[in-house]
Amino acid sequence: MAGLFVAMYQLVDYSEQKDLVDRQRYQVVTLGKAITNAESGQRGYLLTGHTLFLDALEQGQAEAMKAISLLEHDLDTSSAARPLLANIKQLVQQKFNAMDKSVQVQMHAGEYAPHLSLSRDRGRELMKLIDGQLAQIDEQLLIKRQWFEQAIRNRILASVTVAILLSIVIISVLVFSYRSTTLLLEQVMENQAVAKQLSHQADHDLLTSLPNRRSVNVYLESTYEMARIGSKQFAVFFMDLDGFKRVNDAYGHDVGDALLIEVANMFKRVLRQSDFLARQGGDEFVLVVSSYLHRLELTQLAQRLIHLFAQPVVVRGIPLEIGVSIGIAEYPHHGKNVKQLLHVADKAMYDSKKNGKNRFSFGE
Ligand SMILES: Nc1nc2c(ncn2[C@@H]2O[C@H](COP(=O)(O)OP(=O)(O)OP(=O)(O)O)[C@@H](O)[C@H]2O)c(=O)[nH]1
Repeated sequence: MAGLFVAMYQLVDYSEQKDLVDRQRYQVVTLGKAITNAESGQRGYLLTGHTLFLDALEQGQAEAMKAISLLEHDLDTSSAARPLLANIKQLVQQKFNAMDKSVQVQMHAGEYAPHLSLSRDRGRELMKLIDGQLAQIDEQLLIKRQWFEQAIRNRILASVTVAILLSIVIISVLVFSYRSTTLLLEQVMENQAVAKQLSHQADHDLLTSLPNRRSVNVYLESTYEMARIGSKQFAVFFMDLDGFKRVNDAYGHDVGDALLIEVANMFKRVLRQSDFLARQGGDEFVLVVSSYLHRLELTQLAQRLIHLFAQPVVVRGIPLEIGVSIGIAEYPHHGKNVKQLLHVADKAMYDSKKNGKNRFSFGE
């Protein structure tokens, strides 16, 4: 990261330095042109005698001096071009002095006398020297410019390389943290699912997935509490299959298990959403009906449940003849608490067994 900042900083710095060199080269060209302009003004005056050319001479001289002072300001103190510039400054001054002198001579001659002044002008010789030295300065500046250009290219390359490496590192970190977070979330969700499953297993029968004996007590206690407070009624059906042992004995426990699952599903099909069905254990089921108005509704429900076994139940292709004996207890009629109600319902179920099975009885 720090490398990237350093490379970027140097990039900006080198670009500024390169611009400065370009400005200096521009001043070198300007200086050369200004001297030529001044020379043209001088020659124009010497050849024609028109004072108009003196303006061009002065302007060229002023521009040349300005370019020299800008270069003096801009060139590095350690630059090898500095001594050359000092030389050029002297030569330019000599040249301008010679120009001024030739103009003075012309003026004092009083009339147009080109042969007089031009012959004495050593300007050409000086101009050659100046041009040579200006070319040397420009050559040095060009080398400097090329160095900055190469340095800029290198820094761009370094910046891009560092940026690519940095991006790779950032992407890797992001991918790694994403994967860790995902794994963590998966772990949490898995734990939650296991906890949910364990909680479900604690309250439900593994075979039929119906609520188990523990749930029956919890459900009955809360139903009883609500009925007591709201002065409502509810009924408990105790149901025990008839002839179930025969199935186990004849076809094995596997078929017995499959029959229990099928019976649970058959019961569920004739019940309403508000009814609560649980497996009490073995071939015993408990049904709690908490929304009914008349006992007749309980009678009709018991008949429907018994009717389910009017035909043999087919399990794994085997027709199995079984039935159900039901005992019914109503709150508050048959008991003032849950234990009492269960006891009355259980006893009523035994009455049904005693009276020939596959029937229902109300508690006494
Ligand atoms: N397959 C299977 N059998 C079970 C399970 N739990 C209990 N049993 C068996 O269910 C039978 C219940 O006995 P009973 O209620 O006397 O059998 P029954 O033939 O219905 O007798 P009655 O109730 O008098 O009609 C016993 O043989 C238990 O071993 C179970 O989860 N699976």
